[in-house]
Amino acid sequence: MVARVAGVFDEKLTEAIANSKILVVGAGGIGCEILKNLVLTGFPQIEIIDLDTIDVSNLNRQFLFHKEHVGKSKAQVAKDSALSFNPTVNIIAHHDSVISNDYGVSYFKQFNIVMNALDNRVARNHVNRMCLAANVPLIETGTAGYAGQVELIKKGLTQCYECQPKAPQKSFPGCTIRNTPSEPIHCIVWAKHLFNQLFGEEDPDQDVSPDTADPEAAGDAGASALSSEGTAAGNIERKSTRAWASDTNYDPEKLFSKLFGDDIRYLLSMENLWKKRRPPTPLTWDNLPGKDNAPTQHSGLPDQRVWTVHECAQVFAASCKALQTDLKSRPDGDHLVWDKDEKSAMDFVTACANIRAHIFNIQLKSRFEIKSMAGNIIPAIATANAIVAGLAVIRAQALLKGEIETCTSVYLRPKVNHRGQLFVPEKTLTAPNPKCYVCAPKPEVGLACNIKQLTLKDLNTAFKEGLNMQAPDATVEGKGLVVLSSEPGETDHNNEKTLEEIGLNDGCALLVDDFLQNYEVRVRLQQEDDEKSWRLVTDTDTPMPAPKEDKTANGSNGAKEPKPGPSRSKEDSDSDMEIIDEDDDGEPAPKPPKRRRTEISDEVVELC
Ligand SMILES: Nc1ncnc2c1ncn2[C@@H]1O[C@H](COP(=O)(O)OP(=O)(O)OP(=O)(O)O)[C@@H](O)[C@H]1O
Ligand SMILES: [Zn+2]
Repeated sequence: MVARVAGVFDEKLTEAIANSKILVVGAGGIGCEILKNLVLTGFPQIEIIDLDTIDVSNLNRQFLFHKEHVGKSKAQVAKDSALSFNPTVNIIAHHDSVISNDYGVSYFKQFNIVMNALDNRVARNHVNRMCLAANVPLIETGTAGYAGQVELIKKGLTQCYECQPKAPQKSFPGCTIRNTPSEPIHCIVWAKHLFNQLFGEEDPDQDVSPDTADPEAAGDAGASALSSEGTAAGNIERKSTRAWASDTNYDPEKLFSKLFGDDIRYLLSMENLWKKRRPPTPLTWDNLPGKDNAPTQHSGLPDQRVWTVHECAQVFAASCKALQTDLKSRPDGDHLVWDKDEKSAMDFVTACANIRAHIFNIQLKSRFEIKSMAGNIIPAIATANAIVAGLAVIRAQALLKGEIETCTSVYLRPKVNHRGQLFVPEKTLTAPNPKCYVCAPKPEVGLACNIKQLTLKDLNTAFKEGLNMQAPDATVEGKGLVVLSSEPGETDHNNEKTLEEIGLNDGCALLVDDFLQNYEVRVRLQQEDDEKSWRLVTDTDTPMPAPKEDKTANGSNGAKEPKPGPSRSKEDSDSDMEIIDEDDDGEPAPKPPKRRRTEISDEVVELC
């Protein structure tokens, strides 16, 4: 079945393929396609890594997996299925995270090419650094809906994955979410926060109650409410939503009355908010719109029908109970994690988002639409994955033939451009950014913070979340003094001390390295009295806000800034992919917001 037929490829390529060893990172939508292509093209030695197991939702596009494989290791099943096309290939499967210590620089060095088929920035950043350290070419791939891209990353020759600052996640001011939603997404974000408040990991930044600190509510508006219930922070002092819900035994009717009745009436008391807006309408459990209506006829799938408010309330009640039971079945202190593929979790968010949307006169959405927005999902398109995987393997072949200069980035456009192109290749390789704090010969970055307030623990977070390090160690440049150690216990006693207290000051340079990533960067501290947290400052770009969270699959993740010039890619929303600009306008990316905002989701739209 293998296409290793004499005469298909020239002798040089046939030989290069026969002697090659390839690492595929990720066995999802693109990874499965890449593996299939490699095997059918006669690549003899392949390793594949994936940390995940197969989910039912993967089966519509990850064709190496079938129903009977659900729950099994993606890497292992991908290997077994691919071997059925060509049993002579030597495939090694790792059911593991590529970020594990087991895959160090020497591991990466054994491959001729690494091919990324990931869905999150953290892992992409990590593989980028490993390939730079090992000096192995990396073919980076991604899709978002009908768009996609394939990009070569080669130390010293091309841009690395981190050469350009990443666009921030789409975010909204907290007061829009809590007080004045105007779009369905605002209600969906609120509903996800509510899920966390009631059943998930409680996060004070995800408060769902009215925000009396909203600058717009200032003045006389809501004065009575503020004086009677406000705190110094401006928020209403109440029992935590979780504690209150628990006291009511998660009684759906009581929860409903508070969230969709009392809280809305409270918002109405903040009159300033409604001077130029249509005010919300509180709901009562016994008198819900749609109660007496027969469900509307709908020809599509059940998930595509928009529920009435009454139906939403029924689903709200049922999902509250189911989630409460789930929570109760867990050890004390444990919490649920929101997952779009968990029925009750998704039902809860759909119902709450729609009830709130009705209250604020916002269009209601189907469960299907809300799932896509709440999961920050751009639907994965099997054909886009297949095209990108095909292009990636073509690039791999060119690399093996020594034609590296032809391996320019290629963009798959969602529709043909005015030149009639669906695939838009770059004309030349894009040179590295000499100021890149990852791949520059002497990487350097600024860290703006208030040295009098930032603690050593915060600094560690800045290195991990801002610089994407796994296990940072830091010394003071020139003095060799260890400030932060990745060895447990070595510097932990200083965790709560401020940088000033441990002797660091404005302009001080730290050498920060991550042994695991073989990566070292010089970090200059910049005193900023007003900085509440920290942010990275590079020589070439606007300051990057501290990411709040950069998570998992499809999530928080790593889109790149659009590059100048026509037909360049544009950052996607919640995940992490570079998306082709629809109209070739090469517009500059929006500046990252300065104020603290609410992330759309913990799952940034990543190129998958
Ligand atoms: N650190 C990592 N190490 C190894 N594999 C990873 C790592 N991070 C992500 N992956 C894998 O990368 C793959 C990306 O594939 P894809 O984008 O199709 O996502 P998916 O999880 O299969 O689908 P979906 O997110 O739509 O449910 C996933 O199989 C995921 O498990
Ligand atoms: Zn770089």
